[in-house]
Amino acid sequence: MSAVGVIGGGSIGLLLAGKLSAAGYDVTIWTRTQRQADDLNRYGITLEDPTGMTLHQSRVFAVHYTEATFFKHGPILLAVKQTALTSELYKQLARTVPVGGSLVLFQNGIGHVERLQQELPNRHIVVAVTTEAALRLNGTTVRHTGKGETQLGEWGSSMIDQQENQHTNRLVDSRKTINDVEGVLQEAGFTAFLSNQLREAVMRKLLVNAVINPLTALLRVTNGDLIVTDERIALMHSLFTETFVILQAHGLKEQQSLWQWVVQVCEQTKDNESSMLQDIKANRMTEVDAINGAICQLARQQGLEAPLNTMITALIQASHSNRRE
Ligand SMILES: NC(=O)C1=CN([C@@H]2O[C@H](COP(=O)(O)OP(=O)(O)OC[C@H]3O[C@@H](n4cnc5c(N)ncnc54)[C@H](OP(=O)(O)O)[C@@H]3O)[C@@H](O)[C@H]2O)C=CC1
Ligand SMILES: CC(C)(CO)C(=O)C(=O)O
Repeated sequence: MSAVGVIGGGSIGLLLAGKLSAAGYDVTIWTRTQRQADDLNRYGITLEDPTGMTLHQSRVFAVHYTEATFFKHGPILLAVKQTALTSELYKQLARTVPVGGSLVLFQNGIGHVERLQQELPNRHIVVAVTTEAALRLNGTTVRHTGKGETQLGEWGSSMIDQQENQHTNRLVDSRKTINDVEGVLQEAGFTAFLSNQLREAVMRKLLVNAVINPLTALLRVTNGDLIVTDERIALMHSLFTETFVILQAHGLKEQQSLWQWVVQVCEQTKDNESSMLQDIKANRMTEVDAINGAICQLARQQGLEAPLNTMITALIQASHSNRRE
């Protein structure tokens, strides 16, 4: 497999496309604007390390997303925000991901996987839970602000024919798809591996994002600056504890070390502006509904209170002046 498609030329999309292209893949990237597609075709992608040093410049083939047609050459990586998952994009995705093709979801938060499975039947929907951190500096330049890891898996039985006698084939098929995606990401230099506990991984990542993203966005600080004062750590810890209890009631098994992990992600991505802070600064809609809003919903299902997540969700929603669609 030598070709990969990437949808979305933002922080994660440019990081994926830039590293894949540098590793020798033919990368097609679909962008929201024609202008970014033109710039990418002209200048390629410049990838910087966390200090701002240029690592490499690589060529990609960029196309406006409405012009995408069936991509049969390899997996398609979906690197748009949850807020971009509109009915228009679903229709476009149905025209881009062929039946039997694979779509890899990099979104934080929850709720989107089920929607995409419904909108795109008979495709391999692979979930990527990633702690890579990236910051887009302009339409063609991205900084890799934190090296993380990416866990891959399938979300329940989304795939192909559900008849009993095809079950084994389906499992083999989906394992092969995930192994292919794993290989592609590894060749590009990412730490990527198959997770046998994907739901647990999604919940752990949700916990990390529910704590780091809204607090960095509200305090306007980088991830690393969240852990520099006792007051900020105390605030993080309160939000962590409330969210942890709700996720435990929802099936999160891990008991130990998750607080340490949240702190570790802050350290490993210390120079990053969380994706929610990037949205708030650009006055874009945030993914708070799919993160802290989703935690409030899980709390209601379990008959639990979520006063901090409720307040945090309201504060983030009130932070931008764009009218909601
Ligand atoms: N940034 C990070 O460090 C991390 C992000 N994530 C997750 O990855 C996902 C992507 O985040 P991130 O890269 O930060 O987000 P960005 O906002 O930086 O990028 C999203 C990109 O999607 C583009 N887009 C929007 N609509 C469409 C469309 N219809 N067709 C094609 N492109 C479209 C946007 O275009 P335009 O710029 O023109 O608006 C933008 O370039 C999110 O779910 C986030 O939670 C996960 C881990 C870390
Ligand atoms: C890992 C982390 C916290 C990196 O900033 C992230 O997922 C995000 O910003 O959305």
